[in-house]
Amino acid sequence: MGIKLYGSAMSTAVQRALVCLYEKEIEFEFVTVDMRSGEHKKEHYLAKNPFGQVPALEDDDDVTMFESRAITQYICHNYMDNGTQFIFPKDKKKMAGIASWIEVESTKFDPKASKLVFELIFKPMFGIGPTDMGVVSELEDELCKVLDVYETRLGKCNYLSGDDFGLADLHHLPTLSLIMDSDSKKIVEARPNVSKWAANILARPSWAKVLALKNN
Ligand SMILES: N[C@@H](CCC(=O)N[C@@H](CS)C(=O)NCC(=O)O)C(=O)O
Repeated sequence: MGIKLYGSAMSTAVQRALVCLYEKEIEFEFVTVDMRSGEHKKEHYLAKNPFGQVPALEDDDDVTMFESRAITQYICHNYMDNGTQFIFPKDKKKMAGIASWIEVESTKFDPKASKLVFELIFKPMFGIGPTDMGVVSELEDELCKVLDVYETRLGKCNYLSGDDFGLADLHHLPTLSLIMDSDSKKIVEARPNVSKWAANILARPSWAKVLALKNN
């Protein structure tokens, strides 16, 4: 049966899992979940993700899981020999950096970045309401504090967890890409090291494949 990824290519969380599968050069089936009709809240999908959110992943008949960052880590641990190497079990220094920066993306960058792209892009796109520029400005200020730390870090190495493109960098791609398509890109462009890093990771062929699927 192989790997099946369930979701919508519009979803940033699904894109995180997709870009990982492409980096790992793993064959998989992408099963579209029709979120507009509420398929993600129906019983058959809730059996895959009890929170009624995308993505969910199945691997053969015996693995069903959810949460995009858990999915990427599962893929990297269980398909170590495919594509880009993201896990280095014998190198404790590398593993320490990888674990720390994965947490930074999830707990410090993403909560602000996701709210920012919701205000700037998804609110008007889905007719939820106009962008609140006061909220945007507050979120930009909070994100700047995180990006200041990134600026220092990326002055010492090319990627967040070290010299190689890593899972922490990959996890940023979906929301970072949307920020770079908005006026808020100025907070990235104001920081030369962050700006270079953003351009570098957004140029990965794996990310181009995600955008092609999204725009299909
Ligand atoms: N922490 C979850 C977040 C998943 C998530 O929020 N998915 C959104 C799409 S980006 C969703 O399914 N929204 C529909 C809903 O919550 O009802 C992950 O990373 O997988």
